[in-house]
Amino acid sequence: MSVVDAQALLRGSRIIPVYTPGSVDEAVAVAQALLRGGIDAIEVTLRTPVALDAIAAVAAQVPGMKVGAGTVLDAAQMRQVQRAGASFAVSPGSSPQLLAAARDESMAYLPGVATGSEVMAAMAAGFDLLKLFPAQAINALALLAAWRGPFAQVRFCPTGGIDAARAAEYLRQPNVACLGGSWLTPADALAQGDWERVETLAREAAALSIV
Ligand SMILES: O=C(O)C(=O)C[C@H](O)[C@H](O)COP(=O)(O)O
Repeated sequence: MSVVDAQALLRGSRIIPVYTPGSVDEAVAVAQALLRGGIDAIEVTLRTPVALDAIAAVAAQVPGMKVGAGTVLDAAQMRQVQRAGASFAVSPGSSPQLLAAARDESMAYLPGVATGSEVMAAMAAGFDLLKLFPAQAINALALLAAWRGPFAQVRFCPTGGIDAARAAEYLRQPNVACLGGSWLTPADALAQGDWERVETLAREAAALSIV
């Protein structure tokens, strides 16, 4: 069992939509729309009862989409998402148990960090692609600049309060590998089944990341 290289898995996937699934069918339609728009990774949060089934359905039915699990809060959930077919897992924070579970399950994992000590705990466990959360609330652009020196080998995936208008500046930071955000799957578009809107938002986001 070993640490899986999340940077390699997500290379080229610079924007990762954070999506909370309303149903399995909705999740498949959202993943297909994102892929049509040029976005090939998605973080499906474990915030609704259908989430594990949604992850399994996207993994099985949407080839080309890298499906990750978000809001992974404990080791039991790490095992569940691995069995559901997620190819990566993301947490809003981290714990020694989660870091060990990701290693035990050979799951590509982005632990959440907001402080230097948390970065160091993740690095010591062998992880080098870290979710920087909640980005806007912790002044993540300033943190990213300050951490470039001491944590030169670490790459970050800032998430939290980022939208289309803010994404480009984050993507320009040399230690930002990717970023996450829920703006590509707005609640009203999901309620209306407006997959074209999701596709358009994805296309606009994909264009931002080609810089
Ligand atoms: O559920 C998790 O694992 C989280 O860490 C939280 C999500 O990443 C944010 O809720 C997305 O942030 P927004 O783009 O501001 O909506």
